[in-house]
Amino acid sequence: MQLTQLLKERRSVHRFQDREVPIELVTELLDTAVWVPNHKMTQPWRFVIVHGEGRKRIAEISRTAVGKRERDPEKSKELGQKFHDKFMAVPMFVVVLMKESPAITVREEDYASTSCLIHNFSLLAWEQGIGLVWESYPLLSDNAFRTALGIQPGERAIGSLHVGYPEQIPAAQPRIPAAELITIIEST
Ligand SMILES: Cc1cc2nc3c(=O)[nH]c(=O)nc-3n(C[C@H](O)[C@H](O)[C@H](O)COP(=O)(O)O)c2cc1C
Repeated sequence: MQLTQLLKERRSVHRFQDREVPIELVTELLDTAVWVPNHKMTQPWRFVIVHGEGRKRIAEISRTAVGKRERDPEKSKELGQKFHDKFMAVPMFVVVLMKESPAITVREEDYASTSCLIHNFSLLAWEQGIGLVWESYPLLSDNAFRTALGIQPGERAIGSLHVGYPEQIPAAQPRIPAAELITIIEST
């Protein structure tokens, strides 16, 4: 697939087929995705891949976290179950972690590089027929979630990528043409 087509046709995918994503392929794609520009070559990232039975860890934590939002015990149970099932329907989670530098400039630049890496991965996956959505839900900073995934102090979860073979590809959301956003300066 041409890069232009890949960029324009990639979509964030929320519904997946009940089909395993090969972990070797994901590892290979991540190994390519890390080839991003990275000021001072800090390479601050690492990845936690959760799949198979491992998903129960995230699903149970989400059940508890979401259940707390509802006062009514019956509604709380219902909502918790809904989120548990929603998480169990995701074939694979790739949680992208970034070591947070105490220096704000480094931290911002590292976030930029890590975002490039995530998009690289997203495009590489799309090329293989695999879809994902970059999720940034509050669960990422939940203590139970951090503990379950072995996230260390000083590490920030930048995104939880829900990965799988698409069941449904959402329609494109239109973009403002860049031509409308360009300021050209060509004289003194
Ligand atoms: C930093 C970041 C955080 C995001 N967090 C979420 C999220 O929490 N939940 C979600 O459904 N989509 C999330 N998205 C995906 C966007 O909603 C999605 O990219 C946007 O709607 C455009 O759709 P497209 O990716 O299909 O073009 C996030 C994207 C980025 C870049």
